[in-house]
Amino acid sequence: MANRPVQKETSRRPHFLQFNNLACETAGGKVIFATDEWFAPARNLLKRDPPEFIATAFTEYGKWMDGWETRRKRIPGHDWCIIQLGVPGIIHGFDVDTSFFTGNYAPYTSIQAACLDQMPSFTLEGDRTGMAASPSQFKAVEQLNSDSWEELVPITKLKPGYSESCHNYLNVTYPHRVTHIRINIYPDGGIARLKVYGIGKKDWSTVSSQDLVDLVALVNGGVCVGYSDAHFGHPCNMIGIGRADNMGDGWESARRLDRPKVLKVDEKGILQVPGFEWAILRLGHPGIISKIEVDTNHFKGTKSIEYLFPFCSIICLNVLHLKQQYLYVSLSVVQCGPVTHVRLVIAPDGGVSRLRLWGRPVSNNMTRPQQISKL
Ligand SMILES: NC(=O)NC(NC(N)=O)C(=O)[O-]
Repeated sequence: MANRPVQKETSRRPHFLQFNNLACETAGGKVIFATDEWFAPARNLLKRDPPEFIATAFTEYGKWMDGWETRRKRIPGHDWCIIQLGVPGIIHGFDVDTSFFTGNYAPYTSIQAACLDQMPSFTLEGDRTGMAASPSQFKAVEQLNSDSWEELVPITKLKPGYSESCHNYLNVTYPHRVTHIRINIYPDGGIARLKVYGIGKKDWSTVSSQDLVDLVALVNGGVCVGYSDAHFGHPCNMIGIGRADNMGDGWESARRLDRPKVLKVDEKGILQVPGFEWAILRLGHPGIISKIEVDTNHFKGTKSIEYLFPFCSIICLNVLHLKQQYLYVSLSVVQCGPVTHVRLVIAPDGGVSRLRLWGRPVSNNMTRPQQISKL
């Protein structure tokens, strides 16, 4: 049988990359155990920023590397570490990124997962360069029986971290909630970043229909399911935890080439623009939204105008002008039926740091689309 033609890297981007990184440090991900961290600590795996290489940087243990790197193993066994997800959920795929690890990359990996009832009490703190797990740490981790956790990825060959080929995308079909993963590397070596793409899964049975919750929050199972442009920042950043540290942690589109020199709003308050950018977000649970917060923190040179349309019904907010360079608005919403998705439109383009949809959850059978009146 003839070999299939090799696809270019760009056409091989898997669908799961649109989901949230449940293990990211900014989502609360933590490394709780690592067999060895001689050259570089395992916590680097969870950094939000892209990996760097500084040719002149060395530590007292060897070449400084921006990732997790263990020493060359001269004894039987392999290295592994355990990561506690910041947001427990359903995993759809991994990116094992070996950026800049070339002669020292981990040649094989496998990944296991578990849903633990109780969070382990131990964790790794501080810079652990030059360290290995102590006998007491091995003893504590033994209780988790992690070697028999469910295997999500069998032993798989990795590519070294030369430019574009550094992403090792691994698809997962596993419909159960996960709180912890164990990544094994065979026999040793380095990985720059581990991204765990998935959707948060909250236990909604503990939330009353009277509780006001941010229905689209990453921690509550919100997810971005489509967008028009994510040139500088992905829309999924808008549902992240807390306020953003900088512009990189928000949704930012490129400047539209058809953007008007002057924005005009007609007498009905409708914005007159040739084009706009949009993102569709699915709520973690269907609900009735009563308050919307749009936070444009850090987007100072990217003035934008926002208005929102729920996917199934229409909530028409007054067009909102950003007159200041910094904005944190709360918008009250016209009463409407339950919604499952929203579409955020920014016109003509620009950036939004956070989007919060405060509302009350409703049961799934109450979510037929409803037509509602405009504000
Ligand atoms: N130049 C290297 O990267 N050497 C070693 N790694 C580090 N980080 O020094 C190695 O070969 O394992």
